[in-house]
Amino acid sequence: MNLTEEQKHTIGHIDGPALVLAVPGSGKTTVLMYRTVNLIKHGVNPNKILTITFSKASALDMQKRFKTLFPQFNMPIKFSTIHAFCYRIILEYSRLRGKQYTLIEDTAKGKYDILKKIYFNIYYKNITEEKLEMIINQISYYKNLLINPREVKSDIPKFSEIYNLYEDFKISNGLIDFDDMILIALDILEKDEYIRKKYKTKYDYIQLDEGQDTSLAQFKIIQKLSHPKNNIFVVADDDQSIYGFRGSNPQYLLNLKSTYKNLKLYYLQNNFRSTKNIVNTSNLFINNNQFRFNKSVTTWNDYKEPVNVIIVENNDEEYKFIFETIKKDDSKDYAIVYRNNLCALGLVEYLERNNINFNIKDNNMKFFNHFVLKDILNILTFSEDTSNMELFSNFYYKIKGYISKKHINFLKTKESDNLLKTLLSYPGLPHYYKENIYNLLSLFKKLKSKSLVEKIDSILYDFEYDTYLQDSAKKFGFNYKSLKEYTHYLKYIAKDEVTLEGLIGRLKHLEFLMKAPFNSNSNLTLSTIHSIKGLEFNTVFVIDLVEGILPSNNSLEGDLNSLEEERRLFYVAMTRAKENLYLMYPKNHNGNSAEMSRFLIEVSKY
Ligand SMILES: Nc1ncnc2c1ncn2[C@@H]1O[C@H](COP(=O)(O)OP(=O)(O)OP(=O)(O)O)[C@@H](O)[C@H]1O
Repeated sequence: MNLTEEQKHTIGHIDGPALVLAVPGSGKTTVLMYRTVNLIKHGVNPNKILTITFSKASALDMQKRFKTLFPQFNMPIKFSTIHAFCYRIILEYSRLRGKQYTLIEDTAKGKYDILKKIYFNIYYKNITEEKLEMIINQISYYKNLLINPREVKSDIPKFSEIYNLYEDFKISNGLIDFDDMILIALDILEKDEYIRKKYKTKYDYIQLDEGQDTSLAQFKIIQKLSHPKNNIFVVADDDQSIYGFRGSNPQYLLNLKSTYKNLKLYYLQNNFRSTKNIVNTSNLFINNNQFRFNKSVTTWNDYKEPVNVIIVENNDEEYKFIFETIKKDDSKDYAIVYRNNLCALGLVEYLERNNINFNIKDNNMKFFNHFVLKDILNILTFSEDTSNMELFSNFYYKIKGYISKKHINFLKTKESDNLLKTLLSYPGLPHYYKENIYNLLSLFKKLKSKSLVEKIDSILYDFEYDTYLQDSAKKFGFNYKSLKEYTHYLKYIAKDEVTLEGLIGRLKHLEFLMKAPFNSNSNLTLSTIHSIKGLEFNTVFVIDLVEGILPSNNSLEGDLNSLEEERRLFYVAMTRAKENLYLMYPKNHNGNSAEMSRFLIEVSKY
């Protein structure tokens, strides 16, 4: 490969700290590999070079690319994630000092199960998936900022109690989680002189990829290891910093200037990836962020197709547009990217019904185990077997009818093939109460003649399950609009099914598809924006560009920082495309009219 002058200048950096500020597609990975070779050519022992990558996948990818680019360098080059690296320090420490640490994820009960149990012991009820995620993210966030979560005032009720119990549980069982890896390694490096010396001399040169997504705790490890030579080489694009919720912040890059007075700054400003249209538009767009390094972007690539802003009536039209575009030319590689995992659901349903193969990155889909889905399926199943006490106990208080625990206790003492009818014999039941029960009986009866979608609507509005959703959104701090998305997708999947068994089978099939192994025959990738980072595709469709999705509802309630991070997400999505970029806005999103994303409005002006 012929390196550009700016690339050559950058890889020529040998000693001392350096920050390489790069634009998308400018060859950051390429530069890291060429610099490694350049260090070796300058007499550096390859074993003394450590390159830290953002994820396990990028470590493997770099290893592979290195072998392809430099087959003559038949020597082990170390590419590792910071977590894998810290874990090695911890294992060595345990071996030497006789301490036992077990990774919580390697135990039968993982982090999620333990936190669920803790929550249950405090509240005597199950935690929702969203709340669990919020707690886990918050613990991770503070730990990565080197703030003791015990000392924060969280907006999550009883956060410190939950946190303390979680920490105590881990400590008394010799367990650690992912965030602990960094903190424990840091502690070991601070306190254990032998290990500190060993690791400080183990590597003479440390390179860090994706520096913009490195947390304070992670930076501290790297700084400690490289001191006093400070041979650190950080490659970063502050405009692609998208992991603020895990404690990363582009500000740390700015701080490097004050930490290292001799910091050398390099710029990679030529985008090899995208057409001039995509480069110019995305660059104008990201300029709207206030907190950023100023960089100019150029490309030698030609102008081709302009960035496409596609406005369609609804999600179905969106999927259809993508389907037809892909069908026209299946020689290209395509990516469909979205802000939330949930956005993939309708898409997967559509693509599967149209026999399109795809690979999906990120299979962290909470939909199939979400309480909204379970509740509705429970009610539907119960409507076909009104004697099922176990099902009824799960939802009786979530629908209208004022049925209470004492009624359930009464029903448990009775043999019944219709629980609601049996409830009418509850001693001393007032007249108005009987009316409620008759009303429910009639609603269940009417369900029988309805289609699946009508049944779900009836559960939501006639049985007033939707009121329960609104109440629990207020009570437990959920976003009601997000809960409604679950009901929307369930109806979307149900619309082509006739029976309840069919719907349950369809859901199982979709869940299976989302977890299916990589299919190398497919030229279509589905991914969240977070997981598409670092990759490139000929054609990229960014879907569901509506207010509340991108930017997300949470960021709209937050400060300027969170809105800027959403803009960076939009930018990461745009800059994955080599030739064709489709930015898509469905006027009606998930059954409701939706406002066009403010970011798309910005882009439309260029
Ligand atoms: N000097 C060069 N000549 C031609 N192509 C190059 C050169 N340097 C890099 N490239 C190509 O540019 C593309 C982008 O490179 P790379 O993936 O390393 O970019 P990146 O900076 O890591 O991008 P991003 O941050 O957007 O993920 C790759 O296809 C790479 O092979």
